Amino acid sequence: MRARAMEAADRAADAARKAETLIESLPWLERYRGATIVVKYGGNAMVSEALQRAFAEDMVYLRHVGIEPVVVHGGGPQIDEALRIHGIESEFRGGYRVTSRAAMDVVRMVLTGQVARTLVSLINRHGPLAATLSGEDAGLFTGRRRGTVVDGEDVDLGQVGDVVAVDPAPVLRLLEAGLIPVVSSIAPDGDAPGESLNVNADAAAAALAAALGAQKLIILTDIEGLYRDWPDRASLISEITDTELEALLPSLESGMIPKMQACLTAVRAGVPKAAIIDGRSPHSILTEIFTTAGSGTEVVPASAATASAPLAPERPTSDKEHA
Ligand SMILES: Nc1ncnc2c1ncn2[C@@H]1O[C@H](COP(=O)(O)OP(=O)(O)O)[C@@H](O)[C@H]1O
Ligand SMILES: CC(=O)N[C@@H](CCC(=O)OP(=O)(O)O)C(=O)O
Repeated sequence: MRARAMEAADRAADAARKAETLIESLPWLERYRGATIVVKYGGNAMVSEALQRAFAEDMVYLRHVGIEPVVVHGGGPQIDEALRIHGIESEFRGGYRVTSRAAMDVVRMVLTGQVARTLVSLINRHGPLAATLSGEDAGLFTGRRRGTVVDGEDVDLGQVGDVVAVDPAPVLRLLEAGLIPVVSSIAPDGDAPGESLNVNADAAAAALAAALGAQKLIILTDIEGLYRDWPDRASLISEITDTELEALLPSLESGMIPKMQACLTAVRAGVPKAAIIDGRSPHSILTEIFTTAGSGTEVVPASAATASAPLAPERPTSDKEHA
């Protein structure tokens, strides 16, 4: 009898916790209803089918609560594997893949023909909701070749580019049709007709978020967020302003360079928040969007760091860095 009473009490406590979580999302639902959120899904966060399915569920969830998600996907590990199979060597310099013409064909094939298609079909298991778009389609992106500087030396990256112009019209047409656009980070070279450029997917997501006037950019990766003391990992930054981030950028390493540069670019272009979150935990996007504590590192404009939000509660500032 006593045991049964305890079971009932446990069930009631569990139901109360679930209701609390749901009601915690109310101010965030109010804030983001009708908003565009650009989600960059990194190749390292796609490592299992279960994670990919959870990601697809999150996109469908956002769509059904009245948010307009736009996916920009990566595929670094998937490109590595395809290049290995084709016997093409590839190396990263300053966080960017040195891309020969032969490698470019493989990059395009993997991103548009493999990764984008997989994501679209996972989302479409829930209904006819997603459609692919490459930066080469309908004038979406215009690219320009870029190099990089490593240890003070100029490095030629080959067919690697920046997005220098975005025509958001093809994305807006998909959104107006109620669809979830899944965008591949390839851009036509604006200076060399017929040439394609490999664009880092974080950078492509930032350029698109800015052009769409997105309310938020979320970047899913394979780490909890930005550590101030890499590689010791004692101090995970939960919130950082654009000015603080700009000062930190020169000390960052490898893949974090384009990622944090992308957050800075987006926030400086008017996107109110850009977050790096751990794509290895299923549904971390929902925790990031719909809870007050969030889940990774959030970049905000310095002017907004102290201002209070109109509808939703701010993240706790006392917990700015948690060990
Ligand atoms: N300060 C830092 N904080 C967190 N991760 C860092 C930092 N500096 C470098 N990294 C590395 O950057 C990686 C994320 O970049 P990357 O591998 O390019 O991700 P993705 O494939 O998601 O684009 C992390 O797994 C980590 O190894
Ligand atoms: C120029 C450059 O480095 N392009 C990236 C594009 C894919 C990408 O960014 O994928 P992740 O987000 O999974 O890293 C690459 O070739 O790997």
